[in-house]
Amino acid sequence: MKLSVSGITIDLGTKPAKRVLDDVSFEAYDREFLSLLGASGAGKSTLLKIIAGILVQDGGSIAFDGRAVDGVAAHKRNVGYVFQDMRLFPNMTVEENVAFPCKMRGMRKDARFERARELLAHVQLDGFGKREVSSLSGGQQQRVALARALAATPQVLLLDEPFSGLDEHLRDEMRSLVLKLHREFGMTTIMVTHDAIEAIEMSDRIVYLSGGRVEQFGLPDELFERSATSEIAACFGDCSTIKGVVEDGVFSAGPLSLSAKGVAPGSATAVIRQSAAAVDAGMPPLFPVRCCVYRGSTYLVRIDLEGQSLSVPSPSPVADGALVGVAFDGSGVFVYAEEGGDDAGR
Ligand SMILES: Nc1ncnc2c1ncn2[C@@H]1O[C@H](COP(=O)(O)OP(=O)(O)OP(=O)(O)O)[C@@H](O)[C@H]1O
Repeated sequence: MKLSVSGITIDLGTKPAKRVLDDVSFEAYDREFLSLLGASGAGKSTLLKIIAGILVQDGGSIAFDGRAVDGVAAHKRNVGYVFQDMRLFPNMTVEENVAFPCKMRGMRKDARFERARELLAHVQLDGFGKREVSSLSGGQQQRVALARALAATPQVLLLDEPFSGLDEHLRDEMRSLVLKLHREFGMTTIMVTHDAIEAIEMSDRIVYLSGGRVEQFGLPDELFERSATSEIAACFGDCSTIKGVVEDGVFSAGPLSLSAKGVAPGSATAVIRQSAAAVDAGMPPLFPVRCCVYRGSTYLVRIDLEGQSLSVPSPSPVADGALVGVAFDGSGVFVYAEEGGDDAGR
């Protein structure tokens, strides 16, 4: 199912109302796995609810396979939805929860329980059907929520931060399970996440939302290697964000100078990934060390850049207050003009 989101705009709240989504457009192709990535408050969940029909937009349109569904009620859109807080029915057994969407569609009792058992097997919960939901662990409840979302054979699956309550080990398991089900069931899947690594690991493409607008829409490697804004470059973690000035294609902040070819002169922001910098005895010792911490396989040196902090890995410990040299690898250094942010250079 091709999903088209065209010019979606919505204001929420009163006194004053706030523009939560502003002219959001993108398309997910049939069977694509697409992530909506962005910081808290960017508008991701709001957009997911509009796609599901739980919330009605003020402007723009949602279309499935080219047909607008704006007037179609949520339960008639053939969309599966996994909520962040799962929203399982506590008064029903596991299989009653999973069978519920089929009941809503008028499926016979024996057929819908048969379907529920099949789905529970798919999410590795064979034999759990008669249990109370409250007797299950968080990870098991998340799988019940997933099975329930799949019950009515949706063509579009919407996942709102589906792994947020799980520990890292369970999260990995659930990611694999979701990708397996996405492929097996042949759905178009849209997942909300604020975890950039999760998004690049799982998605065919990523929509990055900021302040209710699409800042970048592309392949995972495009967002990682050619981030359109400093916010996107920084969202992958393990980086330093440094304010400075660009003049004649060079970014400076105290002793730090970086190539900023193509970036407009004036105030600018540099994002330097830790993987692109290293303490190097062969470089001029320009940078004062604020502190050095042990990180297992490496040390992490925090450099004081006139009040700003630059974090750089080091193969060996360095004394606080010492001056060190640093080598930079341009592939992980991004410079953006202060306004707009689309003047990225390296
Ligand atoms: N019913 C509402 N009334 C007023 N403001 C709202 C309403 N729902 C959401 N908002 C505001 O809209 C903005 C976007 O909210 P939304 O939940 O879509 O963000 P999000 O990107 O999913 O964030 P998170 O990752 O924290 O869930 C937030 O500033 C939120 O406070």
